[in-house]
Amino acid sequence: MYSFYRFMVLNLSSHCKNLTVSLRYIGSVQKVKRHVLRTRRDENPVLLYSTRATNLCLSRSPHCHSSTGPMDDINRVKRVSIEGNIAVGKSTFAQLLQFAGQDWEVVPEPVGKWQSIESGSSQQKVSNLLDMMYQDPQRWSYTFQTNSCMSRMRTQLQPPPARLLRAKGIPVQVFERSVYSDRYVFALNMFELGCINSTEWAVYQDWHSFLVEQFGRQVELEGIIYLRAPPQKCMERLGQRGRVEEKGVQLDYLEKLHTQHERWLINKSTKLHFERLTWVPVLVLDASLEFEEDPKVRAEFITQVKDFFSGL
Ligand SMILES: Nc1ncnc2c1ncn2[C@@H]1O[C@H](COP(=O)(O)OP(=O)(O)OP(=O)(O)O)[C@@H](O)[C@H]1O
Ligand SMILES: Nc1nc(=O)c2ncn([C@H]3C[C@H](O)[C@@H](CO)O3)c2[nH]1
Repeated sequence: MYSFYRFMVLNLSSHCKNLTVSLRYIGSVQKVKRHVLRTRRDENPVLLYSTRATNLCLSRSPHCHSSTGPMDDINRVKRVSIEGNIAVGKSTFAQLLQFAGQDWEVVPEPVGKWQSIESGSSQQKVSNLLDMMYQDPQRWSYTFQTNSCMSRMRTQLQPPPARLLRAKGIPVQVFERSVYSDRYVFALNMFELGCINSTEWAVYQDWHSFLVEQFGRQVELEGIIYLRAPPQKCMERLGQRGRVEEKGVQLDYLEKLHTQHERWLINKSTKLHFERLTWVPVLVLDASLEFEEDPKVRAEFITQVKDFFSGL
């Protein structure tokens, strides 16, 4: 987590017209300078992007007034998250979207990273934090939430690929879950279950708010797709999938997570701390429908998603 606190923001006037480029870099000043020089020499907006991919990011700066250029391309890209209970079918649905829309890019949940925590120096696998969290939630939930949220931050800060910048239609980056479900579904649930104590919860909320506010527009969402299904249906699919770490997951846990999703996205009774999140439009889809086998259901879902995206 600490590297997040070391981020710095540089504003510099690029030699491209009026463009003001805001660079955020997580790391050392020397590295920032090197990247800045490379960026300043480069006239090509797409190359600016690929530079951002190596931790340097071109933000959606409010100071940018250029009428045509890379900032307009970035600002055109909508960001949407898919939310829903464990095994409701988010990855399956995300794949469907990836095939359906050339202008859409799906960014998967970084579950592999949680299953394989790497040593900072040698990059060798140290542990499986997902498994540790399920085995001993009291001990590992706070650690898990710091890791899951940090990896989601990185995911949400990922630049859209160049293909999306050239899109003729509405380009959309679709994230599997978000820093918001991390807090308002999972971490909150762990706190209410007593697996995160009140000190840990206070600390989590403090750094979560700080980071979300600091990254500002870069981690905002324009829309949310909520895949909704009864917890019993998720339980069946969870069993079908057979992920080893989840073998001890009980229906009771999925019911609690279902309630958290409902409070946040349907009843709107969860207390949120980010003004804009309160107003983000939510598309609710009935995920109990077996769309994998039914082309009609798939087509209906895609139509609804297209309509939703065009209204964002
Ligand atoms: N609409 C559906 N109809 C029938 N089976 C489905 C449907 N969606 C997903 N499944 C099946 O349910 C299982 C879980 O799906 P998936 O891995 O997509 O869930 P997920 O929501 O991404 O899970 P997680 O919360 O762990 O990330 C898979 O075996 C998948 O094939
Ligand atoms: N405790 C906890 N906090 C999270 O933020 C979180 N996000 C996902 N998960 C679990 C659900 C699936 O088993 C698996 C893949 O989604 O990881 C989480 N568990």
